[in-house]
Amino acid sequence: MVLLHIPVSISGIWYPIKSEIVSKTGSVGLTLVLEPYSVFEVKKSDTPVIVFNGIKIDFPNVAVLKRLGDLRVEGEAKVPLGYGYGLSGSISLAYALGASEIYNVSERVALETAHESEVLFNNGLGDVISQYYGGGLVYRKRPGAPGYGEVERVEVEWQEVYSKPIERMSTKGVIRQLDIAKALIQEFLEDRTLKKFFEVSRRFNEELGFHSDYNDSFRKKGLIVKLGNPAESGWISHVPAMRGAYVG
Ligand SMILES: Nc1ncnc2c1ncn2[C@@H]1O[C@H](COP(=O)(O)OP(=O)(O)OP(=O)(O)O)[C@@H](O)[C@H]1O
Ligand SMILES: CC(C)(CO)[C@@H](O)C(=O)[O-]
Repeated sequence: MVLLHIPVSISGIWYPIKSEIVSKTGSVGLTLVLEPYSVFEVKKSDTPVIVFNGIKIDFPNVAVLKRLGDLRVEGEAKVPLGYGYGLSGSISLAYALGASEIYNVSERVALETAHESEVLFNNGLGDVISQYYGGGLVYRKRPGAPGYGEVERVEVEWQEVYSKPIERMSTKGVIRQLDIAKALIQEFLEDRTLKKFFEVSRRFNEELGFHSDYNDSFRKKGLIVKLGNPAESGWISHVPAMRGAYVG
């Protein structure tokens, strides 16, 4: 059995970039890579099985991941699947890193396969690479799988970050190429603070049609992310995940 820890990934801004090569397809953007880590147990199996928070799920990415060998992946997360925490990326990464340990698949091939499974099923473009490297707030400057894409950690003075899941939604609907994304990323790069990240992410997500009523916050797909302590209870507290996905 292999044990893995994988951080959550919440993008604030993304700009999808397509290539004929799936490993080079992805997005550039700004992403929060945060604790709590999800914990996965991976073991050999006769057929691929994914169990998430105690429930066996139908996970489409398995059609691609099974190339790496048949595995049973059991994950426990403190946040729900399908809201925008990048958990499909986490499951795919757990499968891939597990296959690398258990079946000796090269890590590079495993990581590419995890990313490809996300791209081909419209479940993510930048989560696998963000979760693999970790780093709190990251600027994804070149799209693609680890090995193709490029990630830069942005050092910011950290303040409290909270999130609240609102509703489950498909990722496909938020995979849109808006030119304003590139201008907003540039605006952030000229003023690299957490406050500015929240401001540009709010403007980007409003362009996509997602609004948040809270101060210093934005809505990413089915969840709200907020800077600073919320007035009421029921929010999840996050700290930066400085370590990327790891075995153990
Ligand atoms: N009970 C379930 N709840 C949510 N998703 C489920 C469930 N069972 C299977 N799935 C599948 O899991 C995948 C979830 O991927 P999705 O990209 O929506 O989630 P996420 O990674 O948490 O969010 P995001 O990619 O926006 O950050 C989808 O392919 C969905 O069909
Ligand atoms: C598409 C996406 C916003 C889904 O979480 C993410 O994968 C990203 O930033 O490319």
